[in-house]
Amino acid sequence: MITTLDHTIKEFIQQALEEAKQTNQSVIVSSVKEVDAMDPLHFFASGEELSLGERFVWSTPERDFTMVGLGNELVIENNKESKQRFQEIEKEWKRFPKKVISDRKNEIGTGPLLFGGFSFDPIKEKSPLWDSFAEAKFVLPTTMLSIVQNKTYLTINKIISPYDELDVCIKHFENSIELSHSFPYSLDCEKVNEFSTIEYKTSEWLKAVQQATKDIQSKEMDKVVLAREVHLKFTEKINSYQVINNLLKEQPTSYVFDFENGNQHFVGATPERLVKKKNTQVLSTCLAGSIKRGNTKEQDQKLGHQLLNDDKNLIEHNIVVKMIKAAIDSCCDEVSVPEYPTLYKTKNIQHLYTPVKGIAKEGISLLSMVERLHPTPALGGYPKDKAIEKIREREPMHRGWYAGPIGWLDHDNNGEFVVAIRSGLLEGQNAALFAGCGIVEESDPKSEYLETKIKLKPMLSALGGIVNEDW
Ligand SMILES: C=C(O[C@H]1C=CC=C(C(=O)O)[C@@H]1O)C(=O)O
Ligand SMILES: [Mg+2]
Repeated sequence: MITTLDHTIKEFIQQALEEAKQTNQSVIVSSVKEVDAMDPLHFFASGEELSLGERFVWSTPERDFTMVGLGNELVIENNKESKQRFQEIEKEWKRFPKKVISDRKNEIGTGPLLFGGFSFDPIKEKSPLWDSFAEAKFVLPTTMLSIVQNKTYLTINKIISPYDELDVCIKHFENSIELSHSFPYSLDCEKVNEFSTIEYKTSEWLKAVQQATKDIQSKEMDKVVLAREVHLKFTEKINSYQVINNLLKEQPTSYVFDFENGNQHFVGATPERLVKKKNTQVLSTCLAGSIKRGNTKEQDQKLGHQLLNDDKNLIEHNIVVKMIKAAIDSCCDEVSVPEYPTLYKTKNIQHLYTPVKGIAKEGISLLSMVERLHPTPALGGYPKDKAIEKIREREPMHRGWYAGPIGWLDHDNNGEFVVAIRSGLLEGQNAALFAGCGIVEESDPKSEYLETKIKLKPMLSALGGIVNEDW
């Protein structure tokens, strides 16, 4: 197929190039077109060879917004500490003028947007596993497929610099359209992939949990979240397409994400929204406190009822509500929080859930909200600084991007970030999976350990590992 751009787009590109030359400043040009329905994972797989480790996937729990990015037209990253890493991403993104040509009204989730994430703790010394992940990294995709409420859009982005030539710019758009129509792969979805487990420092983790309960009893802090990691080695190379496909099918009430970074995929199915901003509407979520799912409907309801009335889990949850409400109060008006939590169920686990809503104050950006919220006590603890310090000192692993914010933002300050839990880092035949638990005064190390096992199940199952009760 040979693609030639229509006259309007060519003129648009020419104008953008002239503007870049006049202002001596690069411009992001984005063309958006509604296209025929396309399977987003076929689009993902089509980029395997040409996108060279530069792809991402994002899907909301309702699956009413899915996007797949191929190729990095722009990378914005930094290794700054604390607040600065959020501000630097925002500053760099704002630096570029953006010009959008669209055959539809500008649909949120199409056009120029950044996808990426942050590590949990930029101060903790790096580990070899996470070596190639910056403390903050965002990409503007070259080509992006967005499925918004059953409509499919193709976005093509190009940074046009003052030194670019018109022909080359036009070719970029034509080539990207052509590539997005080629699906040379047969996608088999064989599920079973045998693995051996290397449990990682379990006894150290159990000791850390016990020590944490003592710190809490002696009033050093109220809560801390401690995580552990499990390493798996599979007999076959892990197929990221299959893993994402399985997560999308098996975890219908969770966000599904994949950030491909060279040879590694950071993948997960998280139920935990950090913050969503659509125009001025803001929604954050408190999700903490857990119990397993029942085998029958009656048993499941009984367990849910038990969770809603369990003091230990309510303490774990309420600490999160208090902190998130304070953070949202600091940047929003009309903040509303229901008085009692309800249940949020995923395939393997049920959680206590409280939504926090507000209207963004003038001039407050999405990334400044992410910065205020991260880490919530569902992943860090309370008080925040004390808990992070304890995690840094006692947790026998390096979190990398696990439990950090991951998500997207556009040029109008809309977007959404989730907390990257129920996740794993995949490379070749290896997978590192992560899971943590909120530790409060009454925590029992053995039950917390069992809770991490339940939280590891979604990834384990998506990887094709056999999941049974004793795992
Ligand atoms: C830290 C994790 O879960 C958090 C989110 C929901 C419930 C949690 C809990 O009940 O302990 C955790 O705070 C994880 O899944 O790795
Ligand atoms: Mg818990």
